[in-house]
Amino acid sequence: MVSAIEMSIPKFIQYFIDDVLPARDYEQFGILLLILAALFVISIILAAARKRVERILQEKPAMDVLRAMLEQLRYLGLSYYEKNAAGSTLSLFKEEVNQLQHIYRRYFPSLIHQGIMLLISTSLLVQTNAYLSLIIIPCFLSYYLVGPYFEKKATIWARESQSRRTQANQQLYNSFSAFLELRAFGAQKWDTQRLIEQFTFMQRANNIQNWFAYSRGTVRRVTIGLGALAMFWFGIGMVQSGELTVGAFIAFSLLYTRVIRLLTSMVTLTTEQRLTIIQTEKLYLFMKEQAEVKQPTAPIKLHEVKGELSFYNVTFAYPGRDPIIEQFNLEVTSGMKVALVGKSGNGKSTLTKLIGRFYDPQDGEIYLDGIALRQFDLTNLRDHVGFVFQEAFLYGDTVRANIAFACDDPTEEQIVEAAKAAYAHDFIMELPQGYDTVVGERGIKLSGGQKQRIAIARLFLRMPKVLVLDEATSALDNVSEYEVKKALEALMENCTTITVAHRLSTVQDYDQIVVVDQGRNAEQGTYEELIARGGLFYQLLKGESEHE
Ligand SMILES: Nc1ncnc2c1ncn2[C@@H]1O[C@H](COP(=O)(O)OP(=O)(O)OP(=O)(O)O)[C@@H](O)[C@H]1O
Repeated sequence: MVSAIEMSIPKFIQYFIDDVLPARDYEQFGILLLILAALFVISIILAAARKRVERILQEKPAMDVLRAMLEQLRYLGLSYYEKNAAGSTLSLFKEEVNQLQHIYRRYFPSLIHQGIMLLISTSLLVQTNAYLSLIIIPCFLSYYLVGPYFEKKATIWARESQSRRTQANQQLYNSFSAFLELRAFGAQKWDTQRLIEQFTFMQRANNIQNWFAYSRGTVRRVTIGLGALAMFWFGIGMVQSGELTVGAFIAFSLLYTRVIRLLTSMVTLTTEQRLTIIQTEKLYLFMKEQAEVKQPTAPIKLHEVKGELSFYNVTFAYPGRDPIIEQFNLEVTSGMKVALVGKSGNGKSTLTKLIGRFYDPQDGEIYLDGIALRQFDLTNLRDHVGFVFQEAFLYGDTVRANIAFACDDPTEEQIVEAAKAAYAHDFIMELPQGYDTVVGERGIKLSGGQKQRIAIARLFLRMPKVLVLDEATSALDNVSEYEVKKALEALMENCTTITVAHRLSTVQDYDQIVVVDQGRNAEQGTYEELIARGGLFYQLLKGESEHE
């Protein structure tokens, strides 16, 4: 309706010039003005309603897309994070989603709107003068033949510039993350140089894209101009010979500009849309990607487990790599404390990822309480297995939120109890706002040991039956290590514990020590047994003391 009202204006002008003016019919003129004013008001109201509908149509799918992407990220799990740089995932959320939104925000509504306008205006144009309307055909054809070349180039370069922007952002992200190292090594100049090169590279693509976009605009303007020349040439001749009235000629010229603009703009839209759809390919592939680890069809949920773990002939390789874990066997009874030791790169951390089912072994099986991990409901399994990593991550939020985040609405008492158990309560109370102090990136910085104790407090809230510690204390100094160790010991009391240990001096109290060598369980026993055996463990220990 809005389109129809907009399009009727030239016909009103024609009627006014050809009928109302010669007859000097001022009453008619008044009525005409009233109708125009009414139509104008209606079109304003309708246009506002259109904007409202468009906004709803724009915002709702944007939320749906975001939600679907976040769910997909969760579904893909750790292997996706390990395979893809954080910067490229960020760009997926920003740029690719933007492209997708472009399709339904700009292209679909514009195509519908312009399509209707085109239909109405073309029929009015033909109705005004069919013969003169024929000039549209050569004008449109010449644009149709030349225009898309520039369209495509402009869009391809837009795509190139986008991919270069992603790379530049990625580099910027790396640069922020490595700030300390860059400073320490006096490499800031080197880094700035690399960043500037990357951004210049991006800018070059931008310039080329702008040039093609400008050329496209020029082709369009030339086409419209040539058509207008032809229209004046033939039109004025027809007015002189009386075949066309002055009003009809003016209406025609107004309609002509509309039609040719609409036609060229629709060519632009469809070409751009085709290329934009290609641009969203990465997003499409991301949404179609299959997770390495899938939820079983009939998942088993256990309210409580004993914490018995067994590895049976486990063989695992990261995608596209040689096996890291080979024929690994291990029995861990409930409450046992097992340390995994061995040279760097032999697969200790990988074993812990298999326990949390962040990856599935290609061969063999891992069982918890006699049930294969693959059969467990994923969330339920992770409720029973708790992790403490080398460095704890804290959200830019309050201490309270950082302790509570992995639990459903714990009470204040539970949070404080957990913090006390993790030897974190005292230092939390000394913070400016206690549990309400904002920590993490945008708040107060805590020491490595304090962060670890907050991470341990999280686990006290969940009380997992299997505890996996991946070098949880290796990044700490002696004092912090002592406090974190106390917290861990309290947590370990009722758990089966698997620890990846770097320093062999820390594993003396463990029930079993497993030497992981080239992905195999090469040697196993208590500290004393392994020393007495004089094998791999003994050599590792000797190597370590020689080092010291
Ligand atoms: N996500 C991954 N994708 C591909 N290869 C990986 C991945 N993670 C680790 N690796 C490789 O697997 C091997 C074993 O790594 P892992 O971290 O399990 O060893 P580790 O014994 O824990 O070593 P460290 O004591 O140094 O931590 C290494 O060669 C490593 O490069």
